[in-house]
Amino acid sequence: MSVAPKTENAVMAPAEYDAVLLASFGGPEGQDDVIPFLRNVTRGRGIPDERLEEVSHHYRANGGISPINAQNRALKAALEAELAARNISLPVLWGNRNWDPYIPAVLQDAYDSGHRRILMLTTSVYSSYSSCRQYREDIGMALTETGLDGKLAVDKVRQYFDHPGFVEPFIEGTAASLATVKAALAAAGKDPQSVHVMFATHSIPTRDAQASGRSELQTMIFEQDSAYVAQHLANAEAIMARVDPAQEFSLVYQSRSGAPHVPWLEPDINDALADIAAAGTQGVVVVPLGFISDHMEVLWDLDTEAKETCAELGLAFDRAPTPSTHQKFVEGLVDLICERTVQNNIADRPAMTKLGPWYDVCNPGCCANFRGEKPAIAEVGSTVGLPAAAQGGS
Ligand SMILES: CC1=C(CCC(=O)O)c2cc3nc(cc4[nH]c(cc5[nH]c(cc1n2)c(C)c5CCC(=O)O)c(CCC(=O)O)c4C)C(CCC(=O)O)=C3C
Ligand SMILES: [Fe+2]
Repeated sequence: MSVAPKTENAVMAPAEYDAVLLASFGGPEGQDDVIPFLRNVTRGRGIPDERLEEVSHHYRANGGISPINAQNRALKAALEAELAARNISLPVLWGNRNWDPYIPAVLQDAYDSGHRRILMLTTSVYSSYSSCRQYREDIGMALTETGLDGKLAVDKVRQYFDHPGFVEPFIEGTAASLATVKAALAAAGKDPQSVHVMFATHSIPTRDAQASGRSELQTMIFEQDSAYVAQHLANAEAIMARVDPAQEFSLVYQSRSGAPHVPWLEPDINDALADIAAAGTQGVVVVPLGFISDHMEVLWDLDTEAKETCAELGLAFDRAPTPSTHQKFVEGLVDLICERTVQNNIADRPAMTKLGPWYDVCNPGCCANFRGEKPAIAEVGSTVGLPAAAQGGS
C-alpha cells in the first residue's frame, strides 16, 4: 500500500480505488430546509443574523430550493456516462458538506456496501479554507465520528482550477459572451470595443486568502500573498490570452459575508462596475470564474444583483456560462480521476497556468483553519483517511 509522500507539492502514487465520491456544498430543497441549511453552513462561523436573513430571501424567492443539488445530480450522471463510455467501472457516490446526502452517512453506506478505498472529487476548484481544507476536514471528522478511520480509506483529487477541462469551457463561454455584448453595443449605436471583462469569484476573508496553499516557495512563485488570488489571476490571464490578448479585464469579488470590520477580498463586483461605468466603459462580460455551476451565488449575486447594477449604470451586460456539464469539463474530471487510479493511470497531468498542476496531498498549515485544527485527510504527516497498513497500526 502507498503512504502519504513526505515532500512538498506531493504527487501520490496511483492506487486501486473502488468508488469516487463527488463531494459538494449542498443546498435546501424546500422552504422548510432553508433555515436548518443556513444553520449548518454557518455553524460556529459568526455570520450575522441579518446576513442569514438576507441569504434566506435568495432561497425563499426560489421556492426554498437551491439549484445546486439538481446540478450535482446532473454532474454525477454525466460522470457515470463518461466512465461507462471508457469502460471504467467506478461507481460515483454523492455527498454534501451542508445538506442531505450528508458525507458521514454516505461514507457509512459506502463501507456497509463493501467499499474500502474512495477517491474524493470536490466541486470546489481553488485553494482556500472553504474550498480545500474544509472538505478534507469534513472527511476526517466523518471517518473519526463513524469509527471508519483505518477501515475506509479516502484520498482527494488535486485542486483543478487550471486543468483544461475546467478552463476550456470558460474560454469558449467568454468568447461567446464578448461577441454578444459587442453586438448589443453595435445595435444600440454604441462603441462595440468599449467592453470590460470581469472575472468574478467568491470573496473570502483576506486572512484566509493569505493562508491559502501557503508555503514560502509558493509565495515567491505567485508574486502574490495568496494562492487563491494568484490562481484566479493566472486563470484569467490564460483565458484572455486565448480569447483576445488585447482585451481589458479584471478580477472582482462577490458574495461577501461576515462581520463588517473583518477585511475580505475586494473590490466587490458592484463597486467595480460603478468604476468602469464612471470611466466611460459601455459594456461588461461577467465570467463566474470561481464556480463550476449556476448555483445560488451565480443566479443571485451575478444574474440578479450585478445585472441590476449594470441596468442602473447603463452598462450592456452578459454573463458567461459556468462549466456545468460541458463535455470537456466532464471528460476533464474523468481524466483527473484517471490520474490517480492504478487501473486507468494517465501519466499526463495537464495544467494551463505556471502554478499547476496542483498537488494531491497538502502541506500542513495549507489553507489553515484559524478556528482550531481538525483531523484532515490528504495532508502530509496526517494518517487520517489512509489505509490501515499505511497508518502503521493494527
Ligand atoms: C470560496 C467559497 C466558495 C466557492 C467554492 C465552492 O464552490 O465550494 C463558496 C461556495 C458556495 N457557498 C454557498 C453558500 C453559502 N456560503 C456561505 C458562506 C461562505 N462561503 C464562503 C466561501 C465560499 N463559498 C465563506 C468564506 C463564507 C462565510 C462563512 C464561512 O466562513 O463558512 C453561506 C452562509 C451565508 C453567507 O454568508 O452568505 C451560504 C448559504 C454555496 C451554495 C449555493 C447554493 O445553494 O446554490 C456554494 C456553492
Ligand atoms: Fe459560500
